[in-house]
Amino acid sequence: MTCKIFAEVVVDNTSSSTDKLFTYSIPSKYEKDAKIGRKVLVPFGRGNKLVEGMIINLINHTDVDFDRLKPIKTVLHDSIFLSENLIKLSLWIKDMYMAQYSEVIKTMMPSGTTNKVIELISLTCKEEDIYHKVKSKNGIKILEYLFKYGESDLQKIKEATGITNINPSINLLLKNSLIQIDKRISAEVNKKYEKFIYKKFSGKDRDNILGNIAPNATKQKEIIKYIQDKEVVSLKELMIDTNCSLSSVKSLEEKGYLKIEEIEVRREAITKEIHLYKKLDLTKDQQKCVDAIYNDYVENGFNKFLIHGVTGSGKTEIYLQLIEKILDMGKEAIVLVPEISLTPQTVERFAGRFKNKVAVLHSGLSYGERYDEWRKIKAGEVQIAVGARSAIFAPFDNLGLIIIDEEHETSYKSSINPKYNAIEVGEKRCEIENATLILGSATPSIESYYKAKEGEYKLLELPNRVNNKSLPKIEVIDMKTELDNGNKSMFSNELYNAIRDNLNNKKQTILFLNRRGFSTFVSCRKCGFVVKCKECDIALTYHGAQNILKCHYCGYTFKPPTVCPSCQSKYIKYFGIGTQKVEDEVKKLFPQGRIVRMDMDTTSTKGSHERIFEKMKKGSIDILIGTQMISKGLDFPNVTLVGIIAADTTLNIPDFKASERTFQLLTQVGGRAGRGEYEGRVILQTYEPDHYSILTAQYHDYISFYEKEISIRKAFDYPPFTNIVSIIVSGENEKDVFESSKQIANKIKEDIIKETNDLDLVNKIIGPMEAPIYRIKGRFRRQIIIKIKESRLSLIIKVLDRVNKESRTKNYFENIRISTDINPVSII
Ligand SMILES: Nc1ncnc2c1ncn2[C@@H]1O[C@H](COP(=O)(O)OP(=O)(O)OP(=O)(O)O)[C@@H](O)[C@H]1O
Ligand SMILES: [Zn+2]
Ligand SMILES: [Zn+2]
Repeated sequence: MTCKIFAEVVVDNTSSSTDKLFTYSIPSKYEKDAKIGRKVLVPFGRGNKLVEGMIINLINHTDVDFDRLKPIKTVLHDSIFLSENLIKLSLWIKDMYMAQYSEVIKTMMPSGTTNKVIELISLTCKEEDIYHKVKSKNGIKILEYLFKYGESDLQKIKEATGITNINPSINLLLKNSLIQIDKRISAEVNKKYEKFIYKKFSGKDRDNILGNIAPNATKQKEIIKYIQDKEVVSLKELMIDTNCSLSSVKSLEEKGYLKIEEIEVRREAITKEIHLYKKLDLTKDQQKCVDAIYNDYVENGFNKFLIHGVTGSGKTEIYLQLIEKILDMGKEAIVLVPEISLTPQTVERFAGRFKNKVAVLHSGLSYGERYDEWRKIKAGEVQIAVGARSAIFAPFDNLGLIIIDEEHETSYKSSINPKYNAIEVGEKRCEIENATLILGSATPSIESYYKAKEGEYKLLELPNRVNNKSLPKIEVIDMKTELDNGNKSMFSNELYNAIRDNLNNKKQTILFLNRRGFSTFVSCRKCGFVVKCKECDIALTYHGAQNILKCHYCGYTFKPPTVCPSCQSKYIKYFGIGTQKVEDEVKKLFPQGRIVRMDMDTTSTKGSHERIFEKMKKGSIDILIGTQMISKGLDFPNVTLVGIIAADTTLNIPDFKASERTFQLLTQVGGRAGRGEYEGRVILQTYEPDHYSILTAQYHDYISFYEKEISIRKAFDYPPFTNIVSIIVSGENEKDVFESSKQIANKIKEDIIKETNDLDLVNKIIGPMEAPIYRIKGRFRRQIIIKIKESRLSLIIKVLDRVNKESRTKNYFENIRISTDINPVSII
């Protein structure tokens, strides 16, 4: 056996120039503890400041000069550490998404757990010494501050005393042994402790003790009586119940009758009461799915499945029963759900079935709650993690199953560094850990369905709702005809009547407003014509300030028409209404209804989702108005009507995925209707009733939609036939952004030519041009887009990585940021 004696460490430092592995020697006392994935403290930089790092690799040979090699200072005995498998995964993510080591590691860990070394300065002399032994004014100031406020860090002392050049004074005080400096390690988030009181006497001693307590110490007597039949009680509870002070408890402790102890208490992420969610008898289709996946797992381990099951086909029950089987094998499972909106209902089902075996991880939790959930997983106290995107990193050591529900959802792609896609990461993680990946959706993404068709995923189909409940009937209303008939309101006659009838019948209604994307497109309200780019088949975006129409894929611009190019009508205008406006309108039309709006504005406070969700479940909402947030996952049996106000808004966002998004949304929203014993009805309002997204959604026909869409993707060379790389160059100075984006594009082209001489590839580089959102938070943004085949992707990553590094180190322009995204969910 060779002895590995060096550690390669990622240090906690976001500066890109230090984003590499640093080699440290391992002192012999740490040989056993210094494992891959462990946190360490290491001296770093010129001042040898102690910083936190993580061991990424152990090696037995290094080219680093021995006299430059520093030893690891400490291996932290922290409960936060990563498995070797997760470290392996982190390296893959770093390369794949052009991220920094420290960014990836941070993403995998609970926030706020990075340890910092702080130096605390404290007094070692008496007050009278201050004026005897010190002559300098600054020295006295520092000591006075420490005398008054106790120990403190340098920064605070500096701020409080106003001494700018403080180091000489501190050093002098140190030399004269008037102060000392202690190093302490601490993180923002820590275990939560509470004080508990233990009884230290037995029943028979009680009267004796009461006799010994001074007659006027009535509180102390009360405490003794309070605790006499208990063994332990929390201090807080005791103080509330007996209304006593801490000093009464302390004096009893001094007498030896009680003991105060600090014990860790867990923060609870699931706060509401969870009711048992009974196991259901599977339908034949469900059983087939469970058997296929389970048998394959037992036989082969790693594999990838796509369950395409219509809305209400009972996918959740499949997940639950598979998890049960996997748990029986001693394995663990991760379940990803798209957003917080889904979590209440999903958590109810998972925790309702598996009780305290479930941890939840999502952004609605506090740092402390997430830290505790994370540790529960790491310690093996739970076997199932349910959560949003980042739960893909749940630190299980014995993973058997990853389930990604509603796999078509865009929230699985991160838009901040590392810009990972949880599905791709899930695939990799399952491969590394020999687990099974299950993707599930009623409307799989085109990419996933394509992979299933190509045999990369095993495809399982559930074509029917549970117990053959019918899918809701979708009625398409052509809003152009409404206009012709003189109805200028946002509701067609059919939808108005249906809402009224539903109210009268005491059934619930969901009104959905499709409002993804920021942009306005131009369309004709008379004939439905939408102004599109001839090269890209993408709706042009209207830019009010310059009064132009623009394609955000190729940069093509032109003047907006004043009459419709197709039918010459003057009703050509920009689109866009808000949920607020819909709510006002509904309230006016149906003043007797109980109406609630659910969107970003009304759900910004903690628990607001749950509250609306509970109200809906109880039936105390008649009409729920919402955006994307209400489109998926919800299962309310009393919803019999779903109204879609304007289906076209996503259809015409300037994105090649617009049709796909529209189809998915319409199908998902429609799927909320008629899930109980009553039949459901969907009314879909549109200006383009003949668009294939709408036609296929109307007949719940995923396959036809897929076939049409994949042929377009192929013809116009979009994913999955190519990859799209988007590079955004941004900065506060418009001219610098302009110049640097040009330089960067040239650099990329030069580099490609150097590597391959492939002029074709160079021609596929679009831009730089103004990004669709040209200015965000005062920063101007220009964009470069590259379409690239899978086989060339690694080349581009290499080139971009180099250009990126170079532009940083050479500092062409100050404060210019380059942000690269591979296959972003949207290029806007
Ligand atoms: N085997 C079964 N027997 C009876 N009821 C079932 C069965 N399986 C599922 N259900 C019920 O059918 C309804 C729909 O199931 P579920 O919500 O899992 O569907 P889904 O496929 O996830 O739908 P969506 O894609 O729309 O979210 C639920 O109310 C569920 O309790
Ligand atoms: Zn027209
Ligand atoms: Zn174009």
